[in-house]
Amino acid sequence: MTTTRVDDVTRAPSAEPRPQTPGGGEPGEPTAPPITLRRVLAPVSGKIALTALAGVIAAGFSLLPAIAVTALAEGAVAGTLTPRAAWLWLGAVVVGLTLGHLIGMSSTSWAHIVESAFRTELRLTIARHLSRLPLGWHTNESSGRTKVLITEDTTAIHSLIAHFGTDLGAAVGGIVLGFAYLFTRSWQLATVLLVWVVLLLVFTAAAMALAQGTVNEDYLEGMKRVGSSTVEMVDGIATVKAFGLAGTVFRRFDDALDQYTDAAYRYMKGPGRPIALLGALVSPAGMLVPVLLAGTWLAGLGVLRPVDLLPFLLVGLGLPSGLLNLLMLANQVTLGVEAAGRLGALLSEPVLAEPEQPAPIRRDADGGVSVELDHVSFRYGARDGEDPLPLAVEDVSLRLEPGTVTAVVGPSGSGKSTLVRLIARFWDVESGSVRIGGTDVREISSAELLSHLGLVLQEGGTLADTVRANIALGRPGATDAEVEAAARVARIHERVLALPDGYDTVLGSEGAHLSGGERQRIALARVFLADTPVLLLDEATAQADAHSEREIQQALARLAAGRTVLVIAHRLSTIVDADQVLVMDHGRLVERGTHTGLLAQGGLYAKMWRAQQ
Ligand SMILES: Nc1ncnc2c1ncn2[C@@H]1O[C@H](COP(=O)(O)OP(=O)(O)OP(=O)(O)O)[C@@H](O)[C@H]1O
Repeated sequence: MTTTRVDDVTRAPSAEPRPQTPGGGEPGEPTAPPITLRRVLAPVSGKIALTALAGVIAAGFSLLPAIAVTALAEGAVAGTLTPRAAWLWLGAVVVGLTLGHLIGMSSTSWAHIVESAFRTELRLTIARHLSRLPLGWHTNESSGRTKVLITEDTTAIHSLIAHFGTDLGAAVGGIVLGFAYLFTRSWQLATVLLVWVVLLLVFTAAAMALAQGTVNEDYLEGMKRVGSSTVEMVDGIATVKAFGLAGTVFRRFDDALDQYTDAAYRYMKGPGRPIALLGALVSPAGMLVPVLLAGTWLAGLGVLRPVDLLPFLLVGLGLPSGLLNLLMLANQVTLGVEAAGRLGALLSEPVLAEPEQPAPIRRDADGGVSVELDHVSFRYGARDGEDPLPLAVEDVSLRLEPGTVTAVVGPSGSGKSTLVRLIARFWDVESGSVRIGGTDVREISSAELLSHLGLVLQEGGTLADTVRANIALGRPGATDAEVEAAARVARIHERVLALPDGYDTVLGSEGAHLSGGERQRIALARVFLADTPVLLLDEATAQADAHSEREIQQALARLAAGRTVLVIAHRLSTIVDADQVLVMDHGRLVERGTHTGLLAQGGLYAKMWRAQQ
């Protein structure tokens, strides 16, 4: 079995891992050369060359039957054909046909084996890279785009490895060897044929260039617009309908389809015509006319024996269509180059720097783990060419003690979610440091860090799997009883039992749709089961109704014992008992204290509290 490692594709020349920012590398650091198709295919380029050679050899054998039939005909016409020679030439026909096919097929089959191993390794490389990217990258990136990369783009590269070499060798070999043979039979007719084909190609190219105009861009633009309006229609169908915008969106889809159809029609009338004409003229039927006309003319002049027309009919008619194959292969390369560009962009995304000698997270005497932020500032990465974004978190220092609940509140966009995500090292800070159990998160391995943190994010995050599997994600190998116990604490057990198959119900399947608040309670059960010393809850009760919110609060209160808990809260009534309330505004920590203390201060918290009463 052939195995091919494609890790090299991702390796930058510098051995040092690049420091992490959400928008890309640090300014001034050396950048790795762009990942091109050549680099992606480098591990298998030798094998592709071998298949191309096999294609040339197969083309040579495929020529043998025509040579043999011509020799047979010549012998028969001249009356010199002996039975032995006839059998030999017949044998050559069989050998040529058999070996031509066998070599071509074997080469393609072997290329498929090579490609399959390469694609598996490439997908693994992508998956490994995805797993090493910062969590923040995954929150920004659409899963649809990643899916296209892993499935469709690796498939575009499939054609290049599995078919390209053999097809290219066969096409080029067929044309070169075929013309070489024809030149040995009659250089005059071969020259006429060659000039005819070259003229056809030149005229087609000129006609296409004249008819081109903007039709190609319109065609591509139309295709893109149909794609984006389809996604818009399908993805946002609920919102679109709720706001009565279905007509507008369908109209956009309709317009895009019209533009696409119009461009396709103009393409067929414009550049499509010379291509169709070329296809007809270089087909074997189309080639019959120039071969017969020129052949009879040259025979009339006495420079061509009638028997010499035979190889032109057997070989010459099929040669130009090999050129069309070459055009299709060029298209495959274009698609492969685009796919490699997208894969390259993903594989160049800087990974989260892992410490060379990871430090452990220290627990206190009771097993608790503290969390500290020391003058932390952070900004999101701006897109290329744009001005840097303002700081999303600015000079924040705080300490979360084991056994306490800290609430983070503040207006929308004040930096609460960013703060929580920095603790889980979704991204690295711009300045300052985040310490868990006294150790900087950059010195802790990702696995160690995440095994100490229980995260419940705004989205809840359930997978299309059974309820049991969704909860057991918190602790793989947990028993059914442990899963149920966690669900009871998260106040979701009764609801799960009401599902069609209880804990075995696959979420998202028929009759198994949970509300936002219920999905968050599943996520909470997962965190309870994981039993981590630090809990980070981003609006964990935002989607719950008043009743379930109270239940979750009670559950949280039980869970908080001995743990370090940080909760982002929108409804201030839920956090009046918190040990510490932090108030964020424009990325800064502007107030801190207890609920009563902050109310007495009469600042932003007091204002928010009054607004909610
Ligand atoms: N991925 C991102 N890229 C760029 N800017 C971002 C990104 N995520 C958040 N921001 C910006 O960072 C700032 C802080 O956002 P954050 O989500 O932390 O606020 P928040 O207080 O949690 O808001 P909310 O209460 O509405 O959830 C905002 O100005 C926001 O627009």
